[in-house]
Amino acid sequence: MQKRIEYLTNWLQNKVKEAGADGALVGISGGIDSAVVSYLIKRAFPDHSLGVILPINQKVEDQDDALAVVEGANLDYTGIELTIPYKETFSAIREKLEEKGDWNEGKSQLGGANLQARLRMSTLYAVASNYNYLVVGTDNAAEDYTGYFTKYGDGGVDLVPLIHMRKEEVREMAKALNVTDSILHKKPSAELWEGQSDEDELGLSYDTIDKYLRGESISPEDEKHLKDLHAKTEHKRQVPAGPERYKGE
Ligand SMILES: Nc1ncnc2c1ncn2[C@@H]1O[C@H](COP(=O)(O)OP(=O)(O)OC[C@H]2O[C@@H]([n+]3cccc(C(=O)O)c3)[C@H](O)[C@@H]2O)[C@@H](O)[C@H]1O
Ligand SMILES: Nc1ncnc2c1ncn2[C@@H]1O[C@H](COP(=O)(O)OP(=O)(O)OP(=O)(O)O)[C@@H](O)[C@H]1O
Ligand SMILES: [Mg+2]
Repeated sequence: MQKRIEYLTNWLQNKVKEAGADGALVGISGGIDSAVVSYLIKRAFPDHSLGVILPINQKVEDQDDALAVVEGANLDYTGIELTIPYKETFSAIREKLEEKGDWNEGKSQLGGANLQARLRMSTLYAVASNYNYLVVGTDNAAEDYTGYFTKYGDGGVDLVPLIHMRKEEVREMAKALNVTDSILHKKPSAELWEGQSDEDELGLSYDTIDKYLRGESISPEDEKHLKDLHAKTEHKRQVPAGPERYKGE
């Protein structure tokens, strides 16, 4: 695992250098994926890395875990003081849309949840441009395969170091990096609404997804479900579709 950590550290350094950027930042949720990325960017850019903590509906324990990450990684951080205006911004957008009848709680619930991820993305880019840093994403192989991320939200980033790592490998790397126990044993959640759980929403456990990604067989129902999720989210892994160039007059 130490060699893989070195490999990703060097890769991050090369990509940032190629881009002519000065360093890297990541949004920190208190979950395991962003914890691993936090430690990696600190290793890659000891004096030019930043964690951005942007709670919206976050539980206090998760905020504490986000703070434990910056402390453990000895990473500079910002953002946490934005909590209140952030919530207000989200509510203001929702209220205005409601007034116009463009927000129906039933229909817009997921869209509204995704708005949180997109507000975070906009904020991360605002901070990144201030420091000339790249925005590092946290998507792993299981999330990428299933499309379990918000298009242009947490999916809207510059670099994705964990993209080939199954969830089990992210956990292994987190242990090797000495990520705190409470994060290692936490149930994965996007925290877009209360009680949200990745595995409940996906209808599959990460163990099952990882097994499939290892090339092992899973139940036919689970395999079909996974392939359906993958096909339905193909658009998220591509650049936006355009038509063939028009060749007529
Ligand atoms: N075929 C197609 N070609 C081009 N575009 C297509 C399309 N189908 C939908 N779309 C567009 O994509 C949109 C749907 O995609 P999107 O907006 O992403 O929304 P959607 O995939 O519906 O929801 C995002 C999922 O990711 C989860 N998530 C989000 C954020 C963080 C995490 C986490 O793990 O922390 C998880 C979230 O809980 C939810 O299950 C549609 O509204 C439409 O605009
Ligand atoms: N409160 C937050 N502040 C800053 N960034 C956040 C916050 N919540 C989510 N994010 C960003 O969105 C990413 C996607 O969330 P996701 O839940 O997939 O990862 P995680 O929380 O690090 O790990 P897990 O999937 O195990 O919960 C996070 O890794 C983080 O970069
Ligand atoms: Mg999470």
